[in-house]
Amino acid sequence: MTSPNDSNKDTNNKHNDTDKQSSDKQNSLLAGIIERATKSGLGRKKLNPSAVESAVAKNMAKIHSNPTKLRLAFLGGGSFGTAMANLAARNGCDTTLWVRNKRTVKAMAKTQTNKKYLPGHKLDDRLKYSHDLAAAVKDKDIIFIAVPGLAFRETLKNIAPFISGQSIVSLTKGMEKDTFALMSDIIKEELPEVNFGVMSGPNLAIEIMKNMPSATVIASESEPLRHAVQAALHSAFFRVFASDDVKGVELGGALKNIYAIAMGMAAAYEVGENTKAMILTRALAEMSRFGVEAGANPLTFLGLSGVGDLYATCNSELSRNFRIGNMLGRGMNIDAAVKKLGQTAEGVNTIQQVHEKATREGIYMPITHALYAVIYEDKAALGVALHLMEAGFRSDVEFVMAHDHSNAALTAHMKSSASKTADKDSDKDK
Ligand SMILES: NC(=O)C1=CN([C@@H]2O[C@H](COP(=O)(O)OP(=O)(O)OC[C@H]3O[C@@H](n4cnc5c(N)ncnc54)[C@H](O)[C@@H]3O)[C@@H](O)[C@H]2O)C=CC1
Ligand SMILES: O=C(CO)COP(=O)(O)O
Repeated sequence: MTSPNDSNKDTNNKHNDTDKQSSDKQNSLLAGIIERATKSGLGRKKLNPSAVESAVAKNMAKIHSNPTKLRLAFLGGGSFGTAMANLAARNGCDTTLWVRNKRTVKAMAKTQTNKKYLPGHKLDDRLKYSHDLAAAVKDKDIIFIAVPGLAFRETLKNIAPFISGQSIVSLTKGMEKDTFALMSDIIKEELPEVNFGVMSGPNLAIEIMKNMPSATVIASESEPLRHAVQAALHSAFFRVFASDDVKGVELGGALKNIYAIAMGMAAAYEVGENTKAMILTRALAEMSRFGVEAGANPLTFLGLSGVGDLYATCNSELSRNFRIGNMLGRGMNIDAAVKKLGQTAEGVNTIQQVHEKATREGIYMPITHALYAVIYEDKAALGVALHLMEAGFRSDVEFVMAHDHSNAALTAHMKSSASKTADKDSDKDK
């Protein structure tokens, strides 16, 4: 017979085993980062691996002992939904990843990997997988949605019957086809009562899986939701900043995909660093101009979801949008490039949406229009690029000095110098 004390001992032993497993997991999380730092020479003098390991493990343990165990669903079994669900499960949240393909769910549960999108990366063994949408979203605190923008409304319609107080967070960085709706607009239309937020930042999924330190932004008007998302996802490798500018954060994530395509194309033409810097900075000007027209705060574009994500995707072949641009620059047409990629590249649709909206509303977006002309009107890239360079006199940061004023003043100055020169010349002729 076992005494109550024996059963306590058993429970304690189980706890100790779980604690040990959990601490082994934390230590192995650090292996990659320490190995990289040591290899690169960073660790040779300054890095004391065991001190770093124990400091980070302490930080992780703090989160693991969080008494409020959030119940979370992540919808979308692509690279980003999987990477984020994995972070939450690792933080000790009760986490279910919903994937629409039944066979994929079975394979993921068996192998604890996402073989198609994140091959070779073992997922946390506490992560649960489901093909049953109702079961995945019922009784959850937060539902994170990471399906492509084109499938976002359909996904909301499908979960609508099971919503009873859950909050929704969009991880999607796209726009709806033909409506120009952002994901937050679609949430407001389909589920007007729901508490919602959007998360966006420089978050290449594969780097997150490798525990490379990263940061993101949760934007919501709801402070409790911002805090809950921070608690759910924050870790020693992933920092979650907050914002209440939902439009600005969301537009940063959607618009930067356009410029990642432009930079991928520029890389194929082997442009110089000055050119890359010019494209990146003028892209930021376009993004914030468009954002202001949509009601966003231009300063948001200086944060992680603006310049941060622009930098990450415009400089890396890990970005699918960058890769699309690169293939276009090497002569492939858009359909062939999308087919070859075989993954989501939101920028392909976003270029069309933003081109149309900016044309309709008279918003000055020269890089977007130029890309549209190359991709969809079959214009020669070199001619379009040269035309861009002739686009007249503009101010650098229009929120510091407005374009109209500088244009008008410069044009008047140029005209008056030209006419003075012409007058002098004609005097000489007399
Ligand atoms: N991969 C990344 O590094 C990041 C991606 N994102 C954003 O996350 C969103 C999702 O992208 P990824 O996960 O990268 O895409 P992905 O191309 O890796 O996978 C897309 C997933 O969505 C699923 N899907 C497609 N249509 C669906 C539908 N109608 N219903 C349910 N599931 C459907 C596919 O089966 C697939 O599992 C995009 O908006 C992307 O911009 C955001 C940050 C980083
Ligand atoms: O948004 C991303 C990283 O922040 C991912 O970019 P891609 O969709 O271009 O791969």
